[in-house]
Amino acid sequence: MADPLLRVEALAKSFGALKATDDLTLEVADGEIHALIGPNGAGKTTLVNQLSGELKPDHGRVLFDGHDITTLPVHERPHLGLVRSFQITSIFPDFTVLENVALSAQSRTGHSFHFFAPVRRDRVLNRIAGEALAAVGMKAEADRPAHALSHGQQRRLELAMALVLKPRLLLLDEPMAGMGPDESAFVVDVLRGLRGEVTMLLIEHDMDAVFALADRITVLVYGSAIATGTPAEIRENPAVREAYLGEEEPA
Ligand SMILES: Nc1ncnc2c1ncn2[C@@H]1O[C@H](COP(=O)(O)OP(=O)(O)OP(=O)(O)O)[C@@H](O)[C@H]1O
Repeated sequence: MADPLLRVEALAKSFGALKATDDLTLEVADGEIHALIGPNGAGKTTLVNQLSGELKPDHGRVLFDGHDITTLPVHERPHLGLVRSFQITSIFPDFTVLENVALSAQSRTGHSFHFFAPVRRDRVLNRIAGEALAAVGMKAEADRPAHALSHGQQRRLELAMALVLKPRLLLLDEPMAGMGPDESAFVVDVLRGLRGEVTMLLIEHDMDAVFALADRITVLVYGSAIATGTPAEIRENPAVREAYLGEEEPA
């Protein structure tokens, strides 16, 4: 494999006696959609929290594009292209959908919210925001206040807010959670359309979505990776079947 975009090396994180991340090594190749699956409590979110910088590892390293970012502050990671989506807290509920995306686009340039008035009038930011909303099927909602959106629409708004940051690696923690089948299928299509353009690390419990999207899958159990491979390899892997997939075979 060429140099990976993301390399997690011997990462470890404990909560008391519980090893939530246990000597984990993982590589995400440039351009791939890499899914992370595993039973409840396997440590998926704990890993993403360490990649986004919200949680400090006890040991090990996180290398992004060859740079050691293990201790880099949260807010500096998006500037390198490492972006986490689906953080409801990042939405301003009283601002419109378009304004939220425009603000996110503006944050790329490093300006603060003191400049919000100009943002409303900034044609370039509004165009970029409008395109991102169209990409996630939310153009019709542009002028609605964010608080009026359904849960699924908020998640699509967050995806648009992440996309305008021009991520190189997008961390997606259960992007389809709380969505009905149609909306979920739509988001799968959106993510599939981004393949090759945006590298993704995807945590998702919807196995149909995972097997439809992923180029490679890593299976976490008790904080360790028990297997990494293509969907076909993972489907056939006896240890995976025993540990995780059980009777519920993906289509
Ligand atoms: N802040 C914390 N303090 C103590 N224990 C924690 C903390 N965060 C997570 N854990 C524990 O670490 C383990 C891994 O949790 P994590 O949320 O990362 O798993 P997960 O694979 O994302 O699970 P799920 O699929 O249910 O979301 C669990 O046993 C959880 O209870």
